Amino acid sequence: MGIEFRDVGKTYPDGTVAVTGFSCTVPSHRTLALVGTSGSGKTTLMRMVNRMVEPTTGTVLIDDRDVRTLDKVELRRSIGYVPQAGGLLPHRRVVDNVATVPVLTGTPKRAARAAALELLELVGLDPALGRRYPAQLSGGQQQRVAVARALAAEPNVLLMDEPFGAVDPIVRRGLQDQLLQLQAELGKTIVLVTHDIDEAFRLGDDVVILRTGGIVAQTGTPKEIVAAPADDFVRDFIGSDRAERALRTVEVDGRNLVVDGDGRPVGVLG
Ligand SMILES: Nc1ncnc2c1ncn2[C@@H]1O[C@H](COP(=O)(O)OP(=O)(O)OP(=O)(O)O)[C@@H](O)[C@H]1O
Repeated sequence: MGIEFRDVGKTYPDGTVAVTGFSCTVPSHRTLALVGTSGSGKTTLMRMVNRMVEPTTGTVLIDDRDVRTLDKVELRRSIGYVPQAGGLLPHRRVVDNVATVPVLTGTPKRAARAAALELLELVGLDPALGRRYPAQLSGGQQQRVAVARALAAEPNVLLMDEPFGAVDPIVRRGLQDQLLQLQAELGKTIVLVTHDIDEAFRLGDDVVILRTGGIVAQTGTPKEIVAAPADDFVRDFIGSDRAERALRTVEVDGRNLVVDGDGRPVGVLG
């Protein structure tokens, strides 16, 4: 059960080879983070799951069913999708953005709106914000709305494409925490694309590091990858200084300060 990429490849019509012979399984209720440099085929791979991209070779299966045998529109509606930079509809109120898919699939408007307000709360927003338009929210709030919208159809599978890429590091951290909390509660099967290795290690149960051409440099849990980088590419990618970034404590004015390898303070102990 879960999502299986079985030897998939994608060559775009112009001849660009985005992915070659990629195989990987995402067990149900787990998060797979696809990470790599720009153009390494992350988005292409993720979009194969909801058939926004059709692979030129190989098969993608969800719960052992080949996605090609499933109706495209139904498949897309049944999978939560958080695009880069939210993708909210600017002329619809926040609540209606969240309720869009349930209304399309036949939920009465009132019920869909009521559920949407609950979802806003679930992602840490004041439901009163539901009356606003997306442009009247901060970037971080918009991303939370995008997550709420993706959850609205009660999908088992969530696809997230650089979901927190457009917000500043502190807001980003808050959104990551929220996602971890949500995931502990909801247990979705998640494929997340990011170019940020720290985000991949934080959110991914498993991480795939990709090179150009969608070639796997290494797959493993964050611990496995940090403990034994497969080669210099991975070592560089995860930050060859990671080991030296190990935290230590120093005493300043009687308080124990936690600093990283460069002596930058990262927090205070107890
Ligand atoms: N529709 C398309 N037609 C032709 N080439 C494409 C198309 N979409 C993507 N590509 C190419 O396929 C390769 C992989 O693209 P993809 O968007 O999957 O990479 P990515 O790792 O998600 O990159 P980024 O981090 O920049 O979003 C790139 O070389 C890209 O230019």
